[in-house]
Amino acid sequence: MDNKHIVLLATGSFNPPTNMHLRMFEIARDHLNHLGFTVCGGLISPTHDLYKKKDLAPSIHRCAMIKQALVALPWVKISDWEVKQSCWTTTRNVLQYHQNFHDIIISSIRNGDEVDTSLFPVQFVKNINAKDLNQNMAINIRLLCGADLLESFAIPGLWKDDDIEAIVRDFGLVVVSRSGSNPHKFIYESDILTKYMANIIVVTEWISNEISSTKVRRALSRNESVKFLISDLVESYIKEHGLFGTLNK
Ligand SMILES: Nc1ncnc2c1ncn2[C@@H]1O[C@H](COP(=O)(O)OP(=O)(O)OP(=O)(O)O)[C@@H](O)[C@H]1O
Ligand SMILES: O=C(O)c1ccc[n+]([C@@H]2O[C@H](COP(=O)([O-])O)[C@@H](O)[C@H]2O)c1
Repeated sequence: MDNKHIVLLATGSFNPPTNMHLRMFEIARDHLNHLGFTVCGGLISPTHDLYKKKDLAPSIHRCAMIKQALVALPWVKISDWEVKQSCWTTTRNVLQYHQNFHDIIISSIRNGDEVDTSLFPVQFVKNINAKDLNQNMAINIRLLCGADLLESFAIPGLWKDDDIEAIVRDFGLVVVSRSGSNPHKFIYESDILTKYMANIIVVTEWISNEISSTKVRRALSRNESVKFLISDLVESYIKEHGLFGTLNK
């Protein structure tokens, strides 16, 4: 199977989505294109409301904010599958669900079945032609993350070793460096990650910055400007719904 066609999937709280989340997709796609991959699209899968994280806004708002943010990044779409589950789901399961979904779409197209194109991840139709489908083309869902998420693999009790292994072995990672992180060193120090090093692509963010949702929430609650940190549409949504302590400010 050819695994050159990639859909990047990012999971996290997106509480709220920042411009850095969008940039993460852009620089990853750029880097992968240079390596000879075809990035067919991107997906954001916000984490479930039951994921234990301080000040997590309800997923109905996080999904709405992500949709507003993605107006500026039309090749990426939101997937609300994860938030619609009855409880929190592991990232391994999220990746597997989306991989299965794409496998079904590909085989339907190959069989000439009628397929609802509105379900397609993004640029799918544009980037895939019939010739590819006649060969052994496959879509490979890869986990896109910042280096802090990679480094969270080492937090005792947070991730199951089996899941980490399945994520790197069956899907692969695209890791964007983040201020204060050293993904290469982290990979070197982990036996599992070193074993599957070929499936991990590190993208260096040379224009590193400290933007995080935590800092954006803090600024909002203090009535400080968040312009150029999040999109104007996201900011309007937050203020309209009084999220993150903006009520009556
Ligand atoms: N500035 C950044 N540089 C690189 N990756 C980032 C950056 N901000 C977020 N990411 C990545 O985006 C994904 C989703 O991030 P998440 O929603 O946890 O944002 P966050 O800013 O880290 O949030 P919080 O501050 O609430 O913990 C994660 O993989 C995270 O590593
Ligand atoms: O699959 C796991 O075992 C697992 C363990 C810890 C965290 N995660 C996921 O990693 C993401 C972390 O998001 P955040 O905002 O806390 O950086 C979130 O989507 C979680 O569902 C997943």
